[in-house]
Amino acid sequence: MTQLNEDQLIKIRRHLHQIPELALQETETHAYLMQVISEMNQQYLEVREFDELPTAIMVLVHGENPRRTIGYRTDIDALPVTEQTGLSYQSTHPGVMHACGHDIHMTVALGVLSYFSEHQPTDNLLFFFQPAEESEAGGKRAYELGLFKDKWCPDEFYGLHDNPELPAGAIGCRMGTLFAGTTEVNIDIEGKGGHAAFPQDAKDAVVAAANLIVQVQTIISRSIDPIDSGVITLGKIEAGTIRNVIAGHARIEGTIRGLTQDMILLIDRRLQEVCNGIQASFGVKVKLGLNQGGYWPVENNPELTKRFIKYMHDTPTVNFVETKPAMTGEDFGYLLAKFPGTMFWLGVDDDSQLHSATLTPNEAAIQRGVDAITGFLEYRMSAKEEQ
Ligand SMILES: CC(=O)N[C@@H](CCC[C@H](N)C(=O)O)C(=O)O
Repeated sequence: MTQLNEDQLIKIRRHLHQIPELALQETETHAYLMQVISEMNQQYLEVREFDELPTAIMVLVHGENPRRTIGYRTDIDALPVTEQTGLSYQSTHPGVMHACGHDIHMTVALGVLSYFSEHQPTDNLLFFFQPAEESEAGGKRAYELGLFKDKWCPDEFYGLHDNPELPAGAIGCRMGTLFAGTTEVNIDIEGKGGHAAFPQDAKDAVVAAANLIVQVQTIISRSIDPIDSGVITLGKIEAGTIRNVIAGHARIEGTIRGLTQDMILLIDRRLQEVCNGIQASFGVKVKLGLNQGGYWPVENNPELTKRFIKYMHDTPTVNFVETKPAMTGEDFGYLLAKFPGTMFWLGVDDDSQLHSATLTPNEAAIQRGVDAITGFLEYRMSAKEEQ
């Protein structure tokens, strides 16, 4: 196969869109990615799979005269969302959808890889197809499992996320913090179930949960400097079985976001205090689980990002947009704490938000993304560029 063209890329993206899989279960996606990669020119490629992280793939493109290894990461997992786009190529996996656009991310990575499979780069290029971005911290796992060893270790790392608010194909970026750090929140409230008619003999977990949820809303409004930013979203609650039985247990799941690690720790602490208060005032047990995993704030490296922005800004075919920090999380933040690099947005121009059941990225973004990224990588490896 020669370099993948736009029609082929769109076909690939639609196939990936039809087979979304949750974190660490991306077996069909893995097999399809391997098939597409195996059909590329293998002359410069070395492909690696991992027993310890079976859905991950790394592809090293051997450079002609390498001075460094430049990493490029794409995530490959999907979300537990039931698709409602009505597209002819919508998800064939019930209850699972590429509602965060990782199908676009993978396709762009394949497009860039296919270009360099035909045009040998000067430096080494390392493509990392990473499982488990939405949960389970695949980036951190990969690092801790020692996947980035020897020639598989990038000197610098790049990765993108699609952005429905930007025009299709636009590249968005900023110096400093691009994305928030997050902490996953799990709260179990253990009360005492009973008959609906005799609340005095029970410890109602639903009433305790309702009060907890309301009190949590005061953390951001009353404990955080209004000039700073933080978010707490409690996205899931489960309690009870039937209307006339008082629930003895409630479970709440959510996520905390902050642009700095200090902010996340402050919100973590206040949440623990609210849980302690609910425990005391309702006579229930409240168990709070906080797990940051690898979702550290995404901090762009100053030098590399300055260079990246300069290229995107100065290239007439690229629509560059300087963006604000976003409260989305990304486990690429962990990898950027280990390897210098840059994360950026790729515009996909859609009215639906990320994580919505109707997300329909504009596919024109794919080829424009491939062109912008291959152009940047060529520039980064060129003699013209300041070393
Ligand atoms: C880009 C994006 O949407 N990322 C996810 C990352 C999830 C982090 C973690 N599992 C959490 O829920 O806090 C996001 O929700 O921002």
